[in-house]
Amino acid sequence: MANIVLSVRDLYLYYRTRKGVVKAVDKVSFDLKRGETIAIVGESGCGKTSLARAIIRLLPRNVEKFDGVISLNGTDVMKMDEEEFRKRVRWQKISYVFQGSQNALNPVIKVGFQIAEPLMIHKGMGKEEALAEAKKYLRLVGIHESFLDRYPFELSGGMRQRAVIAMALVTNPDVVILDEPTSALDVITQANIINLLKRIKQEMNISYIFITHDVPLTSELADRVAVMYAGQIVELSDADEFYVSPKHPYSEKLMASVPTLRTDKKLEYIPGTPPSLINPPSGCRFHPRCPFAYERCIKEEPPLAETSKGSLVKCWLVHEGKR
Ligand SMILES: Nc1ncnc2c1ncn2[C@@H]1O[C@H](COP(=O)(O)OP(=O)(O)OP(=O)(O)O)[C@@H](O)[C@H]1O
Repeated sequence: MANIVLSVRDLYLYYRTRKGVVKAVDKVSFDLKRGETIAIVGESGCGKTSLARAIIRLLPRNVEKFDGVISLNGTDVMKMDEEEFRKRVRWQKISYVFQGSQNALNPVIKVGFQIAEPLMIHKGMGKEEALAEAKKYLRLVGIHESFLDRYPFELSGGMRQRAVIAMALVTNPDVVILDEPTSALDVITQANIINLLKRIKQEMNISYIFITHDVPLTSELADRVAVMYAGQIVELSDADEFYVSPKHPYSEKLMASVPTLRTDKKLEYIPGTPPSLINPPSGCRFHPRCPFAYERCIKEEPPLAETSKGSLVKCWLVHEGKR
């Protein structure tokens, strides 16, 4: 399809550890359209950050397996060697706002220079031209251009996060991966950042992969929601459908654990803990925590297959019409 900017097929990222091989990303597939936001949600440790790092190829040393197809505008970037990927893809076409990045700005370098730097490194721009461009992007993220000459400690947390977003946008990438972009911020600042991301998405027709464990936060931005559990996508649904009627029992439990204002809804929690990614459970990985699991769920792995409503769901109950 012409408007698909990023296509991920059968992506694996396993880590080698002393205790065994951690299957952090285990056969993940999805497509991202131009201008679309996919929210990737799931409990801590289910592989969200590993998926992001696999896509932008920022990998640790202990990788056991890194495999699959990642097509960017129709080109399989997995076939590129590190040098070509660094020159043509990372930060140029796909950029990454990593977890806690507002605290990772270099404290002794002025904010403007830090925003301009990707242009000098990746686009070969001279300093003056890059700084002029940085000024434009500072404005875009709602920071007055006078802050170009300030140091990170002179900015509030929210402003630092805006600066980091400007850094991710300055090369005009096709895809921006946002990994918990608001996690260290108060709720008002969080809302401001989400509104900013929404405005930029519309203005630049950019695609986001928005990673978070905070499901309600995604509702303002997401066009589709992908739920990850134990290294796999277990549901991929249109956002409108997902928030009203999540299909996978895990998605349902995630939504049921979200507080809503002024209702008598009893908050649920998901009993047990996410499974080991070294020895994940047989069949459906959620079966030990699923109240509806039956024999087939224990024995056989369900496919991630389309339901009548167009959602992709990895659950035997759904496929067999039991839910
Ligand atoms: N370099 C590594 N070596 C070994 N195991 C790792 C490594 N990085 C991550 N893991 C493990 O991989 C699994 C997935 O971690 P990941 O950080 O991708 O999950 P996450 O869903 O993003 O969690 P969080 O929301 O807490 O960041 C976890 O079990 C984690 O401990």
